[in-house]
Amino acid sequence: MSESFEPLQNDLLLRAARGETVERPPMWVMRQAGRYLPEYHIVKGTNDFFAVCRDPELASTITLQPVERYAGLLDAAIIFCDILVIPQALGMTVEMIDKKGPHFPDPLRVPADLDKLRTTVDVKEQLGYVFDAITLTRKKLRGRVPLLGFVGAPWTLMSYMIEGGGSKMFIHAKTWIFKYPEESKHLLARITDVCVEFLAQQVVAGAQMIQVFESWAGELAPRDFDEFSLPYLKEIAERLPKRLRELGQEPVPMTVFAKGAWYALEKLCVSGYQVVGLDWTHDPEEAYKVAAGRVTLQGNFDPNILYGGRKAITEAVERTVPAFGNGKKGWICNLGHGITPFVDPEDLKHFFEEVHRVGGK
Ligand SMILES: Cc1c2[nH]c(c1CCC(=O)O)Cc1[nH]c(c(CCC(=O)O)c1C)Cc1[nH]c(c(CCC(=O)O)c1C)Cc1[nH]c(c(C)c1CCC(=O)O)C2
Repeated sequence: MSESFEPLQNDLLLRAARGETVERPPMWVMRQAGRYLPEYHIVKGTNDFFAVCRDPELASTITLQPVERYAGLLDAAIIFCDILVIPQALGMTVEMIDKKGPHFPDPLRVPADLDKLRTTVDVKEQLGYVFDAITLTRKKLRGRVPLLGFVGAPWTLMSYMIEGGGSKMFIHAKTWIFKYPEESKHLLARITDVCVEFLAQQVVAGAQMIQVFESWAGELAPRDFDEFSLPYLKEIAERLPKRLRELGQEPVPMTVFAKGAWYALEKLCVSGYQVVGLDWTHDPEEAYKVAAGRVTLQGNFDPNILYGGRKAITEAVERTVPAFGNGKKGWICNLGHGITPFVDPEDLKHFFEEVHRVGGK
């Protein structure tokens, strides 16, 4: 399939992910295709969020929006989709409610609810629209920048499936891990299987690198992270390259982003991923020391720096780039979490320009 794609003109991201020395740091931003862009609202219109994800033409158009707006500044595209398509593939109903976020009308509340899930998931059948969107996006990109695929990590997905949406207290998900640890692990294992196949098929469709989002790692105590998150993150890193070889594909660089798991940085550095994403609670210099060249780090500007005005953005860039080895090795520039809806796209442009100025051409 990949022979039908044009050659990559900008492989900075892939080289940095492999730990090579680069002329300047590659950069992209989590949630770069989204609500802060006026052109996103124009294309999305009144369409349902998941209907847009399921429409390869719309999803690819939105994926390309930041690449086009920030041409020459942005070094990656990330496919427009959502982590919650896996619970859908497992048979759950997920709605995206405007200005509120995801909602599961029928969450898993007790282990007997596991019977509501599909026992076998035909990933190609259930999530084929994602693969079509990826292939179409690769064509439309014409090699300008690499395309990232992604997946939600098992603990984060399990939490959504049990809580039924976003949560502040995690009462239900925590009830599961503490009261029903074995059933929790059974669910995590089932989600992991789907994650591996979903990522593999994304690569077959044209994704050139992948990221695993463990957005709710920070809700777990370190020992619970070791039991309910890390083993499944590691399993994905171990199984994906094997599955890709089975499918006749070369392995691609893999990023793990375990938000809030600052306590686990050392363990994440040896978890099988080439890139470890950092949220903004890490000190860049300390993290760079811990990584010690074993992995490339990604991050970690506070997304809210983009509300601080041009001067604050410049100062943050001037402070951060030197802390990550001057951006020449072992660093992918990104925010420490997704960009938020009220950012002025021109302020993000200033951020990118400053990283170019400080990080070198
Ligand atoms: C936890 C999570 C979700 N989705 C995702 C995560 C992991 C990253 C993180 O920790 O933020 C991942 C995600 N969601 C979206 C992408 C697309 C690619 C990108 O530009 O990064 C990616 C990578 C689009 C989206 N996913 C969503 C939107 C907004 C939809 C809209 O209202 O138009 C977009 C552009 C909706 C969504 N999806 C989710 C929530 C909580 C929400 C609502 C609140 C919010 O937007 O922050 C679940």
